[in-house]
Amino acid sequence: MPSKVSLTRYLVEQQRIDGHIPSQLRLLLEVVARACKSISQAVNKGALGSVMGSAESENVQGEIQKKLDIIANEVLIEANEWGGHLAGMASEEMEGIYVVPNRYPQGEYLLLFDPLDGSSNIDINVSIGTIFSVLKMPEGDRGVDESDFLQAGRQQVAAGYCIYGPQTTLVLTVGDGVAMFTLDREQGSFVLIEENVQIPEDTKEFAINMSNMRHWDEPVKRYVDELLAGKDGPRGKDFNMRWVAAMVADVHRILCRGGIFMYPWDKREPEKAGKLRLMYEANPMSWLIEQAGGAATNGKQRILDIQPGKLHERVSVILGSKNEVERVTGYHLGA
Ligand SMILES: O=P(O)(O)OC[C@H]1O[C@](O)(COP(=O)(O)O)[C@@H](O)[C@@H]1O
Ligand SMILES: [Mg+2]
Ligand SMILES: [Mg+2]
Repeated sequence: MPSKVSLTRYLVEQQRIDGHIPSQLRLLLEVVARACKSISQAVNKGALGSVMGSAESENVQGEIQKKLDIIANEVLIEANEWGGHLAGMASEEMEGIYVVPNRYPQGEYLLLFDPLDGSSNIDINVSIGTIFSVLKMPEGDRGVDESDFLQAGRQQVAAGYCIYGPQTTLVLTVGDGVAMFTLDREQGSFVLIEENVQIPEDTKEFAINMSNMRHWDEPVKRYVDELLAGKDGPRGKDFNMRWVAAMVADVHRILCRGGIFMYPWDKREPEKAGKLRLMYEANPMSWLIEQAGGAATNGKQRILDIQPGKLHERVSVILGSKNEVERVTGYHLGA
């Protein structure tokens, strides 16, 4: 490809070469990218744009919403309801699904998103992002309802995220590898910076919130204890730790240089499967990671094979460099 390839050009090329990106899906992804550009602008303004701090409201998960959570949600809904050719949307910030009113162009896709991931980083000027997943309406279905969204992650037709960090970078898969695009603010478009992203199978870097150690289950404790023992322990090498507290940033680092990320089930709220949400956090990230040669499980099974029972379902997440993910999963399965 020529040196400066925009997202639009990349998608058109993919459509021509592989024929597997239908025009409606291409347009939908461009609308999501445009919405991310607006969110990026709001993020960049920070205190100058009155976007910092908490709103006086809670979302469906019982979490206090930040102003930017709400702004990002509205930007994504508004952009996609008239331009996205969608049947419906679902978001971390909305209890029920959003059915696209029929005065707007209708389509066969469903869009799910975490509008602002890493909310606790907003006010301290650290990386945050938007995570999204695209599904297709089940065949022959008339009228969208919540059950249409309850599809396993392996049925996604596109997935990605946009990270708002030192650069704004959109990372995307349509099932044919992972591509990264950085926002060129002068040109106003996302420009391809890497194609066929691959994660090394081995790593010396792990990401987990260590303050929860006393609440972990035995297999996770065993695995992390072995990492901490370094070159004198059973692994025979030293490991380094990173935790940005925004899944989007921790996963981005792993896609850039490998590593393992874990937010496992723990004993604080044993009835909850985990902290992270399956449909708009774990599924899109797991597909990206698999597409880059990594692996993603909940400790016992592949995340993309989990049949969701509800929209805001939570899940235990272990993802990243293949050999490490297989090792922790093996510990859960009694290896
Ligand atoms: O506060 P903790 O326990 O470190 O949790 C951090 C995790 O929570 C999250 O911020 C949850 O995402 P939201 O900000 O969208 O609620 C993840 O991105 C991150 O991995
Ligand atoms: Mg999140
Ligand atoms: Mg969020």
